[in-house]
Amino acid sequence: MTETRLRTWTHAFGYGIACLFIFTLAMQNLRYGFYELFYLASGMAVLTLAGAVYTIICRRHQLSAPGHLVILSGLNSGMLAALLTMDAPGISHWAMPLLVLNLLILPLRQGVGLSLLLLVPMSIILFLEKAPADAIAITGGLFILLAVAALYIWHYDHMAQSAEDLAITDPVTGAHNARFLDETLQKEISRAIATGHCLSVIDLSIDYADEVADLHGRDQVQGLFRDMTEHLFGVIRAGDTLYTLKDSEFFLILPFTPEEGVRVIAERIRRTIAEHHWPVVGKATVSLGCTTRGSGDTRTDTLRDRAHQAMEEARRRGTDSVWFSPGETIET
Ligand SMILES: Nc1nc2c(ncn2[C@@H]2O[C@H](COP(=O)(O)OP(=O)(O)OP(=O)(O)O)[C@@H](O)[C@H]2O)c(=O)[nH]1
Repeated sequence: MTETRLRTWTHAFGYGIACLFIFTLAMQNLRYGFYELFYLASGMAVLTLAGAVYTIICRRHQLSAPGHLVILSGLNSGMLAALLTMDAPGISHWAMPLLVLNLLILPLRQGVGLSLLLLVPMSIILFLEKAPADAIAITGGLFILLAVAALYIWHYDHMAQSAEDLAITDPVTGAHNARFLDETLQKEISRAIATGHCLSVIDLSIDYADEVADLHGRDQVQGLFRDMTEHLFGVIRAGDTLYTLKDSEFFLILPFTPEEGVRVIAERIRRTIAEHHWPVVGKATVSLGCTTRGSGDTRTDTLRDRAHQAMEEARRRGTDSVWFSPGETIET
């Protein structure tokens, strides 16, 4: 299940339960003749229902739907207005579902901010109107509920972020993995087509990696991959991205980089790696295949294959070298 779909279900469920709860409150107040509370609860039930409908309408944009803030601000303001104008015992407890709804539906900071905007004036009203012991018990309970819910949401967000990072990161080098490469490259190709900017890529392979592994062992080679990743991150500029492929191969996406640029950076990478002293193995060299997107290149595999073939050509030409393969240009 995608994050967007999960959020849609959670939001719709949250609004649904809140609507049912508030509607029941409204009916009870109608039954006992508390008409002010009945109108308040009915208004809140309508707003929560509107929230559920809005969730379903905007199901494709759940992660950034701005209407939730408007709906929840309405609910919170209604609650505060009721506290200020009505003299109804127990109404402060209505804030509980509202706090949970704020944190469940809004991004953490917005949820906490909106909840505090409700809780702080509410605490002042309670301290002015009620006995100190009662006011402390109610506000204390509400603040504890807010803190626990906020902690839980923070923990969930943190876990979700860690899981996402793990899914796109190579466990050995810490660079992005091949799975994420295709996703990013496709986005960069679409961006280059839309803006007309140059896009270049580099396929980089460590020369004689198998021989190095036989000589020093698999663990030492993995150490070399890690050191080389760190080195590459130090050479490339912000906006470039680095990926670890299988078999001691790396891949670089260089947005806004023309043919002359990719030749410069590839040669710089080759030279700095050859000149560097690597722990355990001492010297290491790499072969680099580069290419720039031509107007006919719209697919990731075209660019990846061409860069890979260019890398093999560099290797055939004696390793420790760079080979550039031009992109295909379609005349319009
Ligand atoms: N994507 C990318 N391109 C680079 C990088 N370094 C150099 N280039 C390309 O090579 C060209 C010449 O780079 P340099 O020789 O460093 O000259 P420069 O004038 O300092 O380049 P700028 O970084 O554009 O200021 C740049 O305009 C880029 O197109 C890099 O780290 N990443």
